[in-house]
Amino acid sequence: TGNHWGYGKEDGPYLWHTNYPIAKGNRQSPIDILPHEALHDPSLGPIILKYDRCTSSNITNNGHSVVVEFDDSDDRSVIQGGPLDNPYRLKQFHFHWGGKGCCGSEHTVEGNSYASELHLVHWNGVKYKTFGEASTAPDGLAVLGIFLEAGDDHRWLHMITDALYMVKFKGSVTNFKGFNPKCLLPSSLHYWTYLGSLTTPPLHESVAWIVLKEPIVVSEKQLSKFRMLLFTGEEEDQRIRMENNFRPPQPLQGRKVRSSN
Ligand SMILES: COc1ccc(C[C@H]2SC(=S)NC2=O)c(OC)c1
Ligand SMILES: [Zn+2]
Repeated sequence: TGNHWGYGKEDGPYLWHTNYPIAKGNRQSPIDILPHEALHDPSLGPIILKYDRCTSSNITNNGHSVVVEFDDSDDRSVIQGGPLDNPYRLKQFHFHWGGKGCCGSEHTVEGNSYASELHLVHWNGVKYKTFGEASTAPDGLAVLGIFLEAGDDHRWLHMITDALYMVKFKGSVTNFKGFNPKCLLPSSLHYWTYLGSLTTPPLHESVAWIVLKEPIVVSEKQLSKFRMLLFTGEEEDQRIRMENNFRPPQPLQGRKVRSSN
């Protein structure tokens, strides 16, 4: 009904353009990253993450992903530096993942997918008054993308996976205070950066993408806990497992990807 969209056969990424024509725009995300074609730009400074005073509020299943939301009423937790002209406020983070053993990330690297991808979404609180306003502006958002690859247990991810049973159904939300996402960062903050979009409807072309080169390692067991989430609500009789909630790579349309180094 209406602008309903999803990741299934009937409502998936190949159909989004019918309700969201910008899906065929010229700065859509994700993309396939070709490291050897990325331009090393020495003027690109390091990414600076100031998450120490961050205040997570809750964790929720919005029917598309699992989202940890933050209090973004001031500049207490921001990303800055790199390609960004000013600090961008952390609003939420969420994940995209695949089925068992296959694909799952949104960005790919030389055609290769990772098991999952974490998106930390930030907005330009200096230029815009609200997230909504920033989300439609060409310099409104900055999303930090972190790849998750399958391997050993991640020592801190359990803080999230242990809470997932509380938000199994679409529309569920539970308290999730005091979580600092800096524990989910890899050791290196080297990155690729390019101008793109939200990767779900409304697909606004408002995102400065910063994709870290180094993945974090999480276990198959931890990934499997994401797959016990449901796309469907408690009241629905169909129970559809939440997995493969990723958009495939989109045409580069002449864009340049820059590399921090
Ligand atoms: C207009 O508001 C929106 C819409 C969709 C998302 C989530 C999408 S955008 C992305 S990147 N990955 C995702 O799954 C937002 O993220 C804060 C904000
Ligand atoms: Zn995302």
